[in-house]
Amino acid sequence: MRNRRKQRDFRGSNSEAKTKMSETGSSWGFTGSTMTSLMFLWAMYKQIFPYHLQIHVERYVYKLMGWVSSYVHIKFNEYSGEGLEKSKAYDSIRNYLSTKSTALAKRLKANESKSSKSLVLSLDDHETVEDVFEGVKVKWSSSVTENGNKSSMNRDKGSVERRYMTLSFHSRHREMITKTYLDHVLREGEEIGLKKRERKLYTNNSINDWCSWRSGSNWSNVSFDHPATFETLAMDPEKKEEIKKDLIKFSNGKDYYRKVGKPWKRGYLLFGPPGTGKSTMISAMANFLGYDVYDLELTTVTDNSELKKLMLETKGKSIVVIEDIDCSLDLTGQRRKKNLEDEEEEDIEEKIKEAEKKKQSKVTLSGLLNAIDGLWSACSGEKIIVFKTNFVDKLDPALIRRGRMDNHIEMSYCRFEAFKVLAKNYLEIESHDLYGDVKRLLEEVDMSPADVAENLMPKSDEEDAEICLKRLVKSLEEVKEKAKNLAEEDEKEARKKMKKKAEEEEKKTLKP
Ligand SMILES: Nc1ncnc2c1ncn2[C@@H]1O[C@H](COP(=O)(O)OP(=O)(O)OP(=O)(O)O)[C@@H](O)[C@H]1O
Ligand SMILES: [Mg+2]
Repeated sequence: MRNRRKQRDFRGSNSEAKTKMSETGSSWGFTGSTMTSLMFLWAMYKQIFPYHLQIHVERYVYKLMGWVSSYVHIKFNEYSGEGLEKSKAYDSIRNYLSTKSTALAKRLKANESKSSKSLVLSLDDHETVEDVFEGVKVKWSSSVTENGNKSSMNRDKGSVERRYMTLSFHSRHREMITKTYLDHVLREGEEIGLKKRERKLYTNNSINDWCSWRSGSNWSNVSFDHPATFETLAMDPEKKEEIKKDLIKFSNGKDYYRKVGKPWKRGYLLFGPPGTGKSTMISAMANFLGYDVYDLELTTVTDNSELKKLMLETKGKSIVVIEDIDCSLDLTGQRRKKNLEDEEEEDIEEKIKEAEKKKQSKVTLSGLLNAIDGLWSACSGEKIIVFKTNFVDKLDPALIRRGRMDNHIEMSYCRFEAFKVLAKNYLEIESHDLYGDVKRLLEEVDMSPADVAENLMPKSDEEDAEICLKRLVKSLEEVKEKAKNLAEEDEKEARKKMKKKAEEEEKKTLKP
């Protein structure tokens, strides 16, 4: 046991020696055999001297080195403070260096990470890589020591490992490195980390849900792996390009939003009939920007303060989706009541059921407005808020005014341009003799992209593009016929009503 510990101590001190010697040695200009001898002496010293004496000796050695050397070293520990909290700066530096190391370092370490979608390559322990920034050369070394610091316990191995990165540079560049370069490294590293991370789809738990108790969070998540992209989204190409440009401008707009004094967030209102691609659009947006998605089910939120908590828990680089906002809550206030009085035909039973559902939640219109653009809604970085509805007219104008919902996007029935995208996705064709018929029919008939897609999807290996297109044409003709019959019936009904009204008026005038 003692032997094993001694062996581990030696390994630890030897590896530490390697790093420290290579850090200081290279900055002093030592090379080759001098370095090897120094490293040997250091390892011997580590073996012979008791640990508490080493600490004193090292303190004075470092002081001495500081007076003589013209190099500055900055150390970044993997764990910050005494706790087990991982340092964000260390992670950012590791991410930043992963791009440099893959190209330059000879020894890399491949890690499988739960929070990342692919293998993460990073600088191996006791390896060094150079970086050049604004013409200044700096050196990063990655080190690991094994000693008595319990804060970074590596539980799997049962050993105590302490990792850190050291940045070394000439003291004449101190100002630039500490002010500009480090800022650049941390920013870029964070950006790389966000891009590499596995994206999540979050849904809110009810406050009484056991999931909330267990995880201590009001959101539960699964990994987000929806395949929709703007390329596969069927809609008017010009509109699509506009949306893409808008999203790019938003995601690059950190400085702009700060300059104009606006929180870095943008509201989108997606409206249109069922099956026109609203959910698909949200997934495409999330994939395009690399954002997480928070799917907020308002009916399970008990009150405004719970809504506030949920919104506070959302992270940056995310899309918060509020689905079917027209059905979720009675957010239409007095204005709607007035309209209801005017409505002649009203399905009362349906309305009562809807009201019962809404009563379970006490979230109010002002609570929701506060959640979208209250003071605290600007926390935790860039965010897109999407309202999704089938009935835009039902919503209170205050909820969807510009500035709150900045971009209103109508997802409409499938027209020829959108059809061409679907045909390319589902049948891998760009033209066909039947395209003429499809074009004519889509101008006359309202069919959702979901229905068009269903007709285009081959149902067996024997079905080719022609069979699928014929099925679509047939289906469109049927819808056209149905619509024609409905219109005729409506016309008959209207004529009947008019005739009845005329007869009643005639009776009135005939009465003495
Ligand atoms: N514009 C579109 N482009 C590509 N596929 C679409 C489009 N619209 C619908 N689809 C297809 O139809 C399915 C249903 O669409 P989606 O769920 O996006 O509609 P929705 O507008 O959200 O409907 P709802 O209002 O009922 O929620 C999708 O899985 C997708 O395959
Ligand atoms: Mg949907």
